[in-house]
Amino acid sequence: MENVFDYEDIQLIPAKCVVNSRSECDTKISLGGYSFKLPVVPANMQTIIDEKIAITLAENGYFYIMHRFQPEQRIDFIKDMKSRGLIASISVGVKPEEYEFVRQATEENLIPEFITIDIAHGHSNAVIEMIHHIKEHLPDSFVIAGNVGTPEAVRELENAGADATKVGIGPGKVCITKIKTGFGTGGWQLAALRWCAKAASKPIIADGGIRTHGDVAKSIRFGATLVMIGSLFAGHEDSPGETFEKDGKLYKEYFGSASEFQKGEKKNVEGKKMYVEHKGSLKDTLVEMEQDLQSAISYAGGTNLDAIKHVDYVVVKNSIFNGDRVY
Ligand SMILES: NC(=O)C1=CN([C@@H]2O[C@H](COP(=O)(O)OP(=O)(O)OC[C@H]3O[C@@H](n4cnc5c(N)ncnc54)[C@H](OP(=O)(O)O)[C@@H]3O)[C@@H](O)[C@H]2O)C=CC1
Ligand SMILES: Nc1nc2c(ncn2[C@@H]2O[C@H](COP(=O)(O)O)[C@@H](O)[C@H]2O)c(=O)[nH]1
Repeated sequence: MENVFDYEDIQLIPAKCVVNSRSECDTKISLGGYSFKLPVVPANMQTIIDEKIAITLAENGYFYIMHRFQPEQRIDFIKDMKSRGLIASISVGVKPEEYEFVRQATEENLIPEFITIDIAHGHSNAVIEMIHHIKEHLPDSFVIAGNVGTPEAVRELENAGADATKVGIGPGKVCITKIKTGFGTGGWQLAALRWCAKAASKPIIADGGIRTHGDVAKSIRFGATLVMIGSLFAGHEDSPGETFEKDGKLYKEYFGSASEFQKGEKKNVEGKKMYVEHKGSLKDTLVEMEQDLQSAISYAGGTNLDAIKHVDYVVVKNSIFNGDRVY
């Protein structure tokens, strides 16, 4: 394939500014008939989101996707969000008990506004059958399906009824799929996103590999409606991962959903655990992200995210950090 590149290989080219202040720039997106403050969603992983964070995000106008690793709590989670008048956005897998869960939600009239089908290799009949099952029983739920890494997969999941697809096989910080299997979009996630977005007729979520706030703007440029972020969100004081102290410094744990820490066994492990530096609150990072994105919109010469979609760019192979890898 030609033109293979990743986030750090790209710089977007500024266009003439049309605002007097960055505060005039609007970072909102719309998805599934709802409007959200930012084109960003924290990863549906156990060290990234819990019920408390989901409530805070929903109350403050941000999109969220709850993880699927406490299946016994999912019905109560939907009830709780509904009782607060908040959007319910949950994840499911594809195993037989997940079919039963969807039936139960239907019977109890607990209709999540968003359902994300979250498996490693989303271009599969297992996902297509789950899309059909959800659309049959919960036709009003907006279905996000993934993960995939090719245009064929995007088209097939969209044709099966997915309302959005999630792109990214292996670019994640705690991912070892690329090493253990040799497959994935790791190292060329941004080019894979572009490839997939050209085939898409519905929104695409770019998942994995976001290392800086500028990568959000780059994802928008190459076709994402929003981005899913894990590692950049893992170190907050309110992140669910355990806090750990070493040599007087605080860290938070961040582990993969396919790691042995998540699975409780060493079977088909495709994720690892790492420690990220402890930092302030998620709220502060989201505010900073909004400001950075407002600035990006101003550099794009517009007043909203659409402006970023059309800017020119250059490929500066591995050089945007000028040899400085610290960011
Ligand atoms: N975005 C990414 O790059 C990746 C993300 N992950 C994350 O890890 C978590 C666990 O994922 P996953 O293992 O799919 O979830 P599950 O363990 O729930 O597996 C889902 C089902 O798909 C089957 N399955 C899993 N991988 C494959 C494959 N490569 N080929 C055929 N069947 C497969 C499993 O069977 P069996 O286990 O028997 O094969 C199981 O029946 C998810 O949250 C996922 O998002 C994991 C890897 C890559
Ligand atoms: N290959 C694996 N990928 C994983 C695993 N757990 C999560 N993920 C993916 O990573 C992103 C987050 O990426 P980041 O670069 O922002 O940290 C997440 O949304 C999943 O798609 C795993 O165990 N293996």
